Amino acid sequence: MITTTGLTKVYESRGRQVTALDGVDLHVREGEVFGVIGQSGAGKSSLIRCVNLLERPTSGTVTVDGVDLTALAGRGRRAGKDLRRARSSIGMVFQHFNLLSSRTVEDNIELPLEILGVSGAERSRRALELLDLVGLADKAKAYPGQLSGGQKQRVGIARALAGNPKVLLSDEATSALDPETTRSILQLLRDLNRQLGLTVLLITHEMDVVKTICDSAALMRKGRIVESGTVSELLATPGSELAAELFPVTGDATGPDRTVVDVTFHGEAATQPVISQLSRTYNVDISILGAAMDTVGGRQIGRMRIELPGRYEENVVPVGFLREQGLQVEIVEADATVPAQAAQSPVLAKEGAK
Ligand SMILES: Nc1ncnc2c1ncn2[C@@H]1O[C@H](COP(=O)(O)OP(=O)(O)OP(=O)(O)O)[C@@H](O)[C@H]1O
Repeated sequence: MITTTGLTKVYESRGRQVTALDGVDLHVREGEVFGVIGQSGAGKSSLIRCVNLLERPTSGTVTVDGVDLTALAGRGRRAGKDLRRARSSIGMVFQHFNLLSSRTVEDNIELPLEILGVSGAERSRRALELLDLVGLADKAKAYPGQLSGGQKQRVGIARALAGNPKVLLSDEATSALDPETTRSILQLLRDLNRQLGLTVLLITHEMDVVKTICDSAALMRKGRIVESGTVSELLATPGSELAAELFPVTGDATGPDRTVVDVTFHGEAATQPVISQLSRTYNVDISILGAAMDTVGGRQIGRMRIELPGRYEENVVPVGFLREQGLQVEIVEADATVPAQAAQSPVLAKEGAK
């Protein structure tokens, strides 16, 4: 639904060049919630603003729903019209809501429809329908100043949906909200994603946002995407920074001659009693050193760091059993005498290369 290739943005600032985006290749599938996370200055805002051409990329292409927006932006006056039309299939939600304080809630939502030339009666019908969708049917005649932060963001979301977009871009939509309101706005975005089949691209600096609603995520650093994939793919990637931050597990071996293993559960495997089966089948005592279980996008997912007695070579069979159950298994610490090749199993290497 959204593809960027080699997207680059260089700002000129007081005679100095700042590279905010440095060749970003992004792929957002239709119907998914995709989160881009990164620290301040990583280039997240530049990315989202380039995706709807609010900011003109220095080079590279942006395609949304099959339309190359960068090509439209490049051609004369007619291009402006085509770009505006293409943009109406992209809604945008802002951190500080960007509502007009002198207009009622209903009139704020009608604004993009006015620009599109929709008739008064149709605008009003659509605005009231959207207010109902975001749970604010009784606030049509209120002014933004009379609303809470969460309600203002609901209006911002309704306005973003006015043109019936296929894509919603969210620029830190919950950063100005308290935790409870954040949860309700994220839930609303999730519901809209499911009900309307809306593709959502959001940027955030909060891992909790990614954990709560994202199907896929990318980590940005210094204008580049350094990791990207579905949450399951990330969890299955050994050494993934995003996976480690989504599901941090720690814990040291309790003594020498121990095998420490990080086990990642997702999908069906998450509900199977694999640890007790392992213990019973191989008659081994298993210690749990650390664990993080959670629900991501409605699916149970988690990580556990366990310890088995004995060196890695004595545990090849039980570790193989875990893999056979469909679990992602990573050897954290094998006895120093075990060659690296043995500790890094071929299965893991293969899975890592996917
Ligand atoms: N209009 C501009 N002119 C010059 N430099 C800019 C401009 N906008 C952004 N930058 C620079 O580009 C880099 C990336 O900024 P950007 O706002 O995209 O990052 P960000 O990840 O969204 O950060 P934040 O979370 O703080 O908003 C930064 O070094 C920033 O100073």
